[in-house]
Amino acid sequence: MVNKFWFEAKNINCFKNGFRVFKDLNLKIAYSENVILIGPNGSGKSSLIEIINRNIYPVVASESKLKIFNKELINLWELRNKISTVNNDIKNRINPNLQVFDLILSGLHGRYCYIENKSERDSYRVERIIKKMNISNLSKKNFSYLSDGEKQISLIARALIKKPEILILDEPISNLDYKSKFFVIDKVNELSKLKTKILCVTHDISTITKIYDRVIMLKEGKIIADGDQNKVINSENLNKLFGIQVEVTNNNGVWNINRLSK
Ligand SMILES: Nc1ncnc2c1ncn2[C@@H]1O[C@H](COP(=O)(O)OP(=O)(O)OP(=O)(O)O)[C@@H](O)[C@H]1O
Repeated sequence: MVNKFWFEAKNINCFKNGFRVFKDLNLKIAYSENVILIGPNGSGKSSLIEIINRNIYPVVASESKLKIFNKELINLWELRNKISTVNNDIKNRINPNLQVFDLILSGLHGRYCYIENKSERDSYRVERIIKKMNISNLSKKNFSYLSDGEKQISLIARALIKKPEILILDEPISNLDYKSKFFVIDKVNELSKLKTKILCVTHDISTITKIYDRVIMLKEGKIIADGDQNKVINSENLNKLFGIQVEVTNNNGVWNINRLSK
């Protein structure tokens, strides 16, 4: 039988410097779903990405199991080809004079710098992703000239150039002004046309759009709600998640949170 899940964690426990980040975490993510993982600061979102990317490992125990792409031990090269992660630290690693075209191309080589002697095939692949994402206007611009939203989209294009199975977006709209935020949200929504599935990690409810099939709420390393966004997103769950009294509304597919009282 074909395995439906690319990520399977059964009763995993994970520590960072003696601090227990996850206690008996159970989570499966299917190849067919775009998923949002939402939680407050310190809930374990980044740690889960680190587990997926094999930067940290859960405790080995007979009753626990971790499989990524159906493998308990996955070759890192294979993993890096199947999963691309975009986080906010990457921006600081890029040569400000690198043009967006070359930045995207560097993703084919797992680098963040100008690639000498690029092949015609590589350039063709870059042109295709630029066209698909409708960002030809950015192609010749230096990375440092871009708005933060445009930087984010260029990094997403770079992450997609190798056609990964999974794209992990770590806080894609944090620190963006409204215009940039909506620019990024709209572009990410367009990615639902691609074969690549998205796992997006956020603490901002407005990141959740209709392309996401499943919302997972994480608090203090535990999943407190998991399911379809219309079932899971409600004032009760958000009160629990963020520990504040809020009212949640949805206007034409855009989720909003209003604080009720101190
Ligand atoms: N290196 C570390 N040593 C000890 N504890 C850590 C370490 N890194 C993270 N933690 C703790 O693990 C918990 C989960 O942290 P993590 O960074 O995964 O949360 P997060 O949801 O990504 O938070 P944020 O939204 O602020 O980035 C937090 O309580 C944090 O204090």
